[in-house]
Amino acid sequence: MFVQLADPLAYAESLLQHFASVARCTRSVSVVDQCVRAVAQLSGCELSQLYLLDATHKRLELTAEWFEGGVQPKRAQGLPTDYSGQQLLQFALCQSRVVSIDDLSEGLYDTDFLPRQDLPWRALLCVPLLNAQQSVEGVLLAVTHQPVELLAYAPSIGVFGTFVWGQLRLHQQGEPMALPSSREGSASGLIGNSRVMRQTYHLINKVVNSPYTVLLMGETGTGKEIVARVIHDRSPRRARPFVVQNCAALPEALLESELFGYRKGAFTGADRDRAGLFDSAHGGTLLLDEIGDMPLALQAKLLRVLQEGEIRPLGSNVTHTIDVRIIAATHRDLTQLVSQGLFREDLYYRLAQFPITLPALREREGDILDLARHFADQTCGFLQRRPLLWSASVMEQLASYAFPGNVRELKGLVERAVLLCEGDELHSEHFSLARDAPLMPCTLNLRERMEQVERGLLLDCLRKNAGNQTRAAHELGVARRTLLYRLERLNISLGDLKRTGS
Ligand SMILES: Nc1ncnc2c1ncn2[C@@H]1O[C@H](COP(=O)(O)OP(=O)(O)OP(=O)(O)O)[C@@H](O)[C@H]1O
Repeated sequence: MFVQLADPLAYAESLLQHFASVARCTRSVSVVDQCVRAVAQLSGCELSQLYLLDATHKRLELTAEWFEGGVQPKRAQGLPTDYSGQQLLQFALCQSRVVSIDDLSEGLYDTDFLPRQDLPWRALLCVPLLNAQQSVEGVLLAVTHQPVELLAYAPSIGVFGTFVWGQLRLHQQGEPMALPSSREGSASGLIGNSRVMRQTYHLINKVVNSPYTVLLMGETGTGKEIVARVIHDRSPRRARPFVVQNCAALPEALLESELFGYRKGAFTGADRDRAGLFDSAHGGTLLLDEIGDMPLALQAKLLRVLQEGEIRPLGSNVTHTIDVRIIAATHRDLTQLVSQGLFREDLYYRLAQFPITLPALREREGDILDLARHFADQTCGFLQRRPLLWSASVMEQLASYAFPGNVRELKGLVERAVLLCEGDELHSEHFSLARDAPLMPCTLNLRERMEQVERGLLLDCLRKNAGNQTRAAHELGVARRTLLYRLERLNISLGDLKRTGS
């Protein structure tokens, strides 16, 4: 690891001291500051940067920077969302490979992410920051004005980065979650700084390090799934799987076999043992989405799992222990379902050990525009175009729109607007909120509208495959019986296929 360095012994001693300094840090902010200081000093570079991916792994944020002999205050602007313009960083992240460039002036490298200086930046080393499971969590950079070779530092900086990441996670377990700033989003991946969202962050902070079962409630599209991910990513279970199952998406028997798994011969077609999602999520978190749609018989089985921590796969006489944190989510009023006899009261109380209700977007004063800008920047990043400006009229229009479909609806509207916009500025005509309204009769709620979309999609796919359900299921990546179930649920017959196909 040190053989190619000029003075390996002195370097190893210095490296050890930096390990010890990071280990002595008592807060995560000191860990990242210490990290960039160490990388700059070890490599002899004037600049060192630490970029970390957020919980959604879509946004890369400048977390710490060492420059001009000291740790810099965090720059207001991080990288554009999805960092697609930054090929150097993207390559290191996506390929999990070290990038070492001895002379930046010899290529057409985009180095917008480096601070501007009169003296040009010449050599750069970019090392992926890996966690203990060797997955990429960010990148560490060392950059200098001298045209020198920095590659020899990569192995030791890589090991140091993994140690830093481990320390960071340890500290974050005991620290409150950073509240998202209104403009940039945050390492949590959640955008919004309204009072109601700050209350939500407070609740998330309280529950992340506990083993409590969480019940996420809120209208469709308010962010229940993304919050569940944040809870998992911030919990001590973060290194283990996060598994999601939508309880409304499958018929009862299929849902049961998905969750509990089965033994060979348990039913026709069970030609081998198969582990269920409780097993897949062992050590981690299982999100049971649309829990209000879980059939009553399965609710009883879930209650047993929660009480006893054991499951019995279909066709097996033997139970085994599982260690899974359950997060349940629903847009439905579970207490009402309980009173109608459609949801077990005992399960409700067991799930609602720690309830969190996500506010509707119309209740999040000030968040609409922050979210809109965030989604626009994200989309521009994906489309590899420059960030767009916002006209005052469209901002006014968005801020006063009710968004029955909440954040998901806003996201869809913004993504469409960015695609429609050919200039530099988004205007009302790109959103056509008013013109959309008659297309969405207010008698239909979002779920019904989404079912309309799904109906169209399934019909398209069936038509493309000349009505062949096996091929359509294959194309959609679902089992044939799942497709048949969805067709039945949406009341689609082959007659519909002919009618819409004409
Ligand atoms: N606070 C937020 N910041 C950034 N993105 C968000 C936020 N809330 C929601 N989103 C985005 O909005 C979309 C919908 O969110 P999500 O799927 O989590 O909603 P949901 O409440 O689970 O919806 P459903 O009830 O239909 O399952 C996703 O693309 C998600 O990433």
